[in-house]
Amino acid sequence: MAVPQASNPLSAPRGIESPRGTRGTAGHERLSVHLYFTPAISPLHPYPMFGPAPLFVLTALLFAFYGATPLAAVASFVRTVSANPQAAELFRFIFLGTIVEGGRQLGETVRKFGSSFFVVKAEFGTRDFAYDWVLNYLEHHRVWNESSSFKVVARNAATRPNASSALGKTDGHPDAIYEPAPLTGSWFRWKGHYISIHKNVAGFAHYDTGEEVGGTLSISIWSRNRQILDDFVRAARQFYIDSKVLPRKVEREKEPSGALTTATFSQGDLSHDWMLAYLRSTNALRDTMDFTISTKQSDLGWGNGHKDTVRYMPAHDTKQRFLFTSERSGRGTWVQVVVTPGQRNWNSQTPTGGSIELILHSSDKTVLADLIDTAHKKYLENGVSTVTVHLTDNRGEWAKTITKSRRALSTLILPTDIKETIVADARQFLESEEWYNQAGIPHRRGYLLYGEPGTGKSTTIHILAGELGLEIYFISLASPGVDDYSLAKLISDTPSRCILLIEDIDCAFPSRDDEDEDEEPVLDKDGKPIGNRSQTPPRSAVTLSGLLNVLDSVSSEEGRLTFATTNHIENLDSALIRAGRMDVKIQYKFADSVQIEQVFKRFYPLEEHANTVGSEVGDGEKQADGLVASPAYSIYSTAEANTYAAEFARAIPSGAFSIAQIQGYLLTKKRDPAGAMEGVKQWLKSQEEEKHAMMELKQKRKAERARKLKLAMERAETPAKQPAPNVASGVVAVNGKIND
Ligand SMILES: Nc1ncnc2c1ncn2[C@@H]1O[C@H](COP(=O)(O)OP(=O)(O)OP(=O)(O)O)[C@@H](O)[C@H]1O
Repeated sequence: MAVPQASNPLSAPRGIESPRGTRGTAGHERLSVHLYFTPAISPLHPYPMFGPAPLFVLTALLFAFYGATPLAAVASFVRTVSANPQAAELFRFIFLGTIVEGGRQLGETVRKFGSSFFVVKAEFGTRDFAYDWVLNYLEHHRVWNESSSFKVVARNAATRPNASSALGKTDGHPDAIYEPAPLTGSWFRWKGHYISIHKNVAGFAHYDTGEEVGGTLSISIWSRNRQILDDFVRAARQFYIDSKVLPRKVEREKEPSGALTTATFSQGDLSHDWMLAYLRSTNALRDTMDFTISTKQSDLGWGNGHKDTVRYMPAHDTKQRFLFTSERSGRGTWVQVVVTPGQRNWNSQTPTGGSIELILHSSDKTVLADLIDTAHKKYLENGVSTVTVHLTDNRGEWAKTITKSRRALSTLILPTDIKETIVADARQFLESEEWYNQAGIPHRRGYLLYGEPGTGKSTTIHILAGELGLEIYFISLASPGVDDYSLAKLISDTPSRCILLIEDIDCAFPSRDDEDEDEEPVLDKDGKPIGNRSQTPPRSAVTLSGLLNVLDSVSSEEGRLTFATTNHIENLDSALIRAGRMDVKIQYKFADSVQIEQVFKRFYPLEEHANTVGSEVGDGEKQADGLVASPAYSIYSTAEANTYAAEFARAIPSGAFSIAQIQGYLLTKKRDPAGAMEGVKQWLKSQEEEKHAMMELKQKRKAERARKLKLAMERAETPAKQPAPNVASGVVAVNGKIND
């Protein structure tokens, strides 16, 4: 197994190099911690030069035995001792012992005196940045070379400098890391000075992380010059910054050093989406070792391609760290990220309450601003090939974002010049904010797209959003939870410069959805129609005044394009569609022969045409609705293609079918233009039959409704004679109004 060079002193060259950490580092502020040198508490032990106890004992014995003057006592003692060989031996032993011990203590005192006089000491505690700088610096310079006692660990190899690349080279097993065993003293020379290191035993491995906590590392520089310590710590700090060492995991509440900047992005806010896009695009979370697996494409995570079904996401609280390099300053800053996925709301099935928490290893706030800026740009860049649509939940809040592939303008089939006119109009509006301000006109523009279903109203808005690089904020007035209040709130929560799409705008008005246009109204005895649309309750909780307020509100004046779509313009109140609220009105009709021809050509493109279309907006657009999904057809020439298309257009009556219907038919004949031609008669016949069946159904419903209304009317006229209204049938007459 390969042992990483940086961490294995056994394979390292001997000798200490001078630090290399000072190259090109000007302007680095990543860890803007100021260095404070506090005097270490080192109690001075007042050792005497000689051990006094033995001498006192000896003198006391002399007096006790001989009781004379000291000199006489000594002489008499010497006499006694020399007369007795055993006593002489004992005396020599005590005397020599006293001299040896005295010498040892003298040496120790001199050493301590020297070391306090000639040595500068410093202590570094674990979980402090200064400790990280120095440890990393010493590890890099392999100062434990001379050591003979190691602690070998593999456990947190992955969190060590260059760990991911080192691990990548191996067979998946961790590498061994050599650390000096506690209390081992190592020496090295740094810039001509001797430095000794001691790693103290006081630390313990953290229960969860295995990280060492509470330990200390002390260095002694053999010099009286404090400046050397200062230089050493600065060099270690600069080296740490330059070598971009993966920093240890930090906890925001336990890091009061002021060296970190923290930021939280909450789900539901746009900035959360930007940050998500950034994290996704930069693979910032790839080094995670703790996964949650998801099959939801919308989830943060990665697979092996954008169509992957299995996605790998970092599990909650894995504290991933990535290096962010600011484009503006070129500086690299480590960022720790914790992604908390939101809980899925059981009702709306949209995730809420999630967040992204960032801890930047910098006290410089501009780094955070740069990161947000970069994330925003990334988000917009992603939008070049996609269109982002924001949706509401059933509590009337922006809750979900989906991205759709962008579609090329050429795939929108409308009568001559209409689409170009819409795009040009919208573009000009966005560019003329100043003009609007000067003219004192609110900078907003409303478009009403109305007409038959399936004729391209929604498609137009989708394509326009892609052309203009705007996001769509989609509100359906028929959605539960959307009322006057939530509508106002939803709109005030949208950014300026976006497309606000209000679908089914007619829902706010009494509907005649289930009536035929040519249906004869049922009349009462005075000849007035009963149960007409003015008496049918609207399908939305939004009122006309609520809608008008929202359209006129100040928050709609910020370069917003409001699009409203309806199949029933006749149901709309004229106040709503007057100029100033709906400035441009575009009618969508069933396809004419020119459009039918174009649909056919788009469905079965010739080779050269297919290539042009494909290159317009990239791969994403090829998937759009099958319109350009078919491969190129070299089986027919341009002339043949035109003939086929024209024949197809002749076969289908103009103004009778929507493009959605024609497209639906052609989808059954994918890659088979000849089959599409052959089958068209049969398809028309089936459409006719379907229409017929629908008509019959409507007739039946109409007759049933007429019968009920008449019955209700008769009961209302002669209440006493008639039985009570049939509640079960759902028909109730209240104040002359009929609620069905
Ligand atoms: N004019 C068109 N050009 C290109 N594609 C069209 C056009 N009209 C309809 N389609 C196709 O038909 C499908 C439905 O179109 P779309 O949703 O835009 O219709 P709509 O008018 O908004 O319908 P509705 O009123 O029911 O919401 C889309 O998949 C689209 O590709």
